[in-house]
Amino acid sequence: MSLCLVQSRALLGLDAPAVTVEVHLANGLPNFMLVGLADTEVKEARERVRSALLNAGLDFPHNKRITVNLAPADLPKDGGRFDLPIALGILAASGQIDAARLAGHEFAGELSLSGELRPVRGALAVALALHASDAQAQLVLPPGSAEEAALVPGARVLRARHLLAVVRHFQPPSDDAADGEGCEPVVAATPPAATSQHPDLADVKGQAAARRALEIAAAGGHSLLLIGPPGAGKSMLAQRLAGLLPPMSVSEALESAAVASLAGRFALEHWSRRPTCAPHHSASAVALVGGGSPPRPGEISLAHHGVLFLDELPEFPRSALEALREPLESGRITIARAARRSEFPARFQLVAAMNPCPCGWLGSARACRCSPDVVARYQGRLSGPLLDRIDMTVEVPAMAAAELLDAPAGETSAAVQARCAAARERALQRQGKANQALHGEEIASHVALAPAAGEFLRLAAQRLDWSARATHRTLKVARTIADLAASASVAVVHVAEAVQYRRALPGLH
Ligand SMILES: Nc1ncnc2c1ncn2[C@@H]1O[C@H](COP(=O)(O)OP(=O)(O)OP(=O)(O)O)[C@@H](O)[C@H]1O
Repeated sequence: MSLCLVQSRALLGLDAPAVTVEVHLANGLPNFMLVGLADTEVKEARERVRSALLNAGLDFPHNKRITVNLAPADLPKDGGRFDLPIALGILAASGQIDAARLAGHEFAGELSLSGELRPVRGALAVALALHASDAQAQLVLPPGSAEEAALVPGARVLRARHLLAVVRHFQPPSDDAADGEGCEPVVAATPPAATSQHPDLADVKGQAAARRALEIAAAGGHSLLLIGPPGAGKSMLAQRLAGLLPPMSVSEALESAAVASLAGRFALEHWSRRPTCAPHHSASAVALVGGGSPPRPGEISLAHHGVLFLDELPEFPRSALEALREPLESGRITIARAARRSEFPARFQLVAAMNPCPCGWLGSARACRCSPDVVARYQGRLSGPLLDRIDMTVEVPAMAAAELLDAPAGETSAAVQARCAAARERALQRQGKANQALHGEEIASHVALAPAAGEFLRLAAQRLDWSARATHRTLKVARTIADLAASASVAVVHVAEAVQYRRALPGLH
């Protein structure tokens, strides 16, 4: 047969659309052509495939005109993932393997010049897409990628270390099976039990107000800004938020792992552990929200179902902070390119920390050296719309040495997490989602505001000149406080505490 079709998949955001690798061998001037919107890395597949076939002792059809088409042609394709399907297409079209036996399989893998198979990024996204499409195909993947893909329930995965292993697997039944290793089925890996590797809240002494805010944020999924002088323990608190969040469901763990796999950062020991991403403030907007060509996920997507910690918030480039506005509302980020739009999930919980002024001591016992102008300019780096999207702001005061040394160890993360999980469960029972995710009408129907509490909130919103968003966000925080207190309705005391968390930055009253 001189025409052969092999199935594979491209990556488009977290999606993995099907790609058919069509290989045609014809008589004519010897040539090896690759068409179908392939980028440079894919075009280099020609050289890798040629060398891999020859070094593996297989025949490369030198005297043929080889045309490889990656269909659909308008789908951008990147990376070395098509090396294996192209090589198999050539082998099948030249009769060295049984083309009919390739049906029902999908392939991805980069070839080394000796024919070894190297892992490809996004194997989990491929397995998830296959699972979602209800296709029954078996995946043939290199080591590393195969174990990732096998995490998807019901995935049928074969692991191949070398091109020859795949060739042995698909040789015509009549041929004498050559000796050596073939493809090995990968049994669905049992991921290690999610052990909490997060630092414990017991290490944080004192700071009762900030600990309480952290607990509310964890229970309801609210975004939190910690403000305080240097060394007050803001980073310590932020690093402990992920350890207070409820355990991940299987679908959350799969989504989070799939994004990490797209960025080539997945490791089995991170399975089902809520990620904390803490990009440095010198990070660009692209590093933070994703982008590039082909588009890759940024830190906000790598923090999907976990925590995004932005320390020294005002030091981040304005463009990077403004780019957070859309995902903070929608939980997704769309990266538009001329050819295609890629969408990545980004349902992260934001925790940010900042000093109140450049010297850091405004409002604390030590004298602040900053003029009002300098303070205003520093705090002005955070735009109103961004601050409006932060649900809770809490001050973390400096601790006196005596207080720090004498304070007993704080409550453990496990104890606080149990309360957060119970409150989250109440919200899920009531409305099927965390309080932070409530929108529009849902807020009115699920918050169950007592009449006096409604009056209190109206007054506070009017006096403090809040936007509609700020009022709604305060209501959602009040709902979480009521959930933590196991109260069916939201009372004045819950609203009053929530109002406390929506105050202006210090020094700008
Ligand atoms: N409440 C606390 N309990 C125990 N240790 C603390 C506490 N606060 C601060 N520390 C100690 O101080 C160190 C610095 O804390 P951390 O880095 O969290 O401060 P920070 O507020 O983030 O400072 P910066 O604004 O400079 O980033 C910690 O590593 C810890 O040793």
